[in-house]
Amino acid sequence: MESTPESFAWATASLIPMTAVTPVVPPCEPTSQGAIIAELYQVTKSFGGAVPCLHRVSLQLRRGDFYFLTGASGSGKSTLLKLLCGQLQPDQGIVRLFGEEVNPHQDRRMAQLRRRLGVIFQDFKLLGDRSVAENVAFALLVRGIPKTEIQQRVQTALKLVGLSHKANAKPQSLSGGEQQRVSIARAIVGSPELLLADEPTGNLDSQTSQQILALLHRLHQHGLTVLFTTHDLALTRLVPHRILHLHHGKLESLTHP
Ligand SMILES: Nc1ncnc2c1ncn2[C@@H]1O[C@H](COP(=O)(O)OP(=O)(O)OP(=O)(O)O)[C@@H](O)[C@H]1O
Repeated sequence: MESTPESFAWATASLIPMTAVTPVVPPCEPTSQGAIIAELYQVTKSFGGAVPCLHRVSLQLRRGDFYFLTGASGSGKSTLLKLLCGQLQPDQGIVRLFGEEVNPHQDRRMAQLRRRLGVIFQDFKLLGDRSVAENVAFALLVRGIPKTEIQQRVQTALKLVGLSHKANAKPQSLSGGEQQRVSIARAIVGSPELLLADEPTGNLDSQTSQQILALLHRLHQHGLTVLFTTHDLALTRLVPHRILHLHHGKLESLTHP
């Protein structure tokens, strides 16, 4: 059953200010005791090289938490996210999402699980021939949600990212930061339980990156669980969240310096 926009606290949050975040003082907040909603257990993934991309990686994401996933370019951050959303299958180990084992070969089951996810990408992946509102509405249209509900959800999502006034614009007329905010609206419009953000600031300047981080941090404060990958350690110092660090195929947990 589809949830209504009102079913998630963050979906009714007041308008999020598009300001840069102020650096915080360590230490990290303790992680919540929320239920585990995503899990890797002893996962190994290799692409045929001498060293596996991921080697016996175990990880648990709890509902309501915000996680940074850091690591150098090529350390396997995107691979880990693709395993979580079933785009890739592990060579060994188990991936679970919302308590169910992820199996990329089970198309219908995976489609249902993916509806509970929001995903944003470094390169936005917006449809250039559609308006901002149509881009945000797209995933809901293919689910067969009634038009009036789609309109309401799109309006709410665009308001949350501060882009109501750009609803009829085409993506190419927007700045990089605005395009990323459209892709965030698209990711949250279906009221996901977990947001996977794959280098969402990788193509943005420092100030715009901070604005995007501030936006995702605010969504988290209103209840959204977020996994945010970045190779920019400076960003992780701005908000006090747990850092998971990939190094030589292994996962390490870091604290703020
Ligand atoms: N489909 C694939 N086929 C072969 N090799 C792959 C494939 N996908 C990823 N790799 C390799 O796995 C390693 C990890 O890639 P991945 O994209 O996960 O890294 P990343 O940490 O996200 O990097 P970046 O920060 O540059 O995006 C890289 O060496 C990459 O070349």
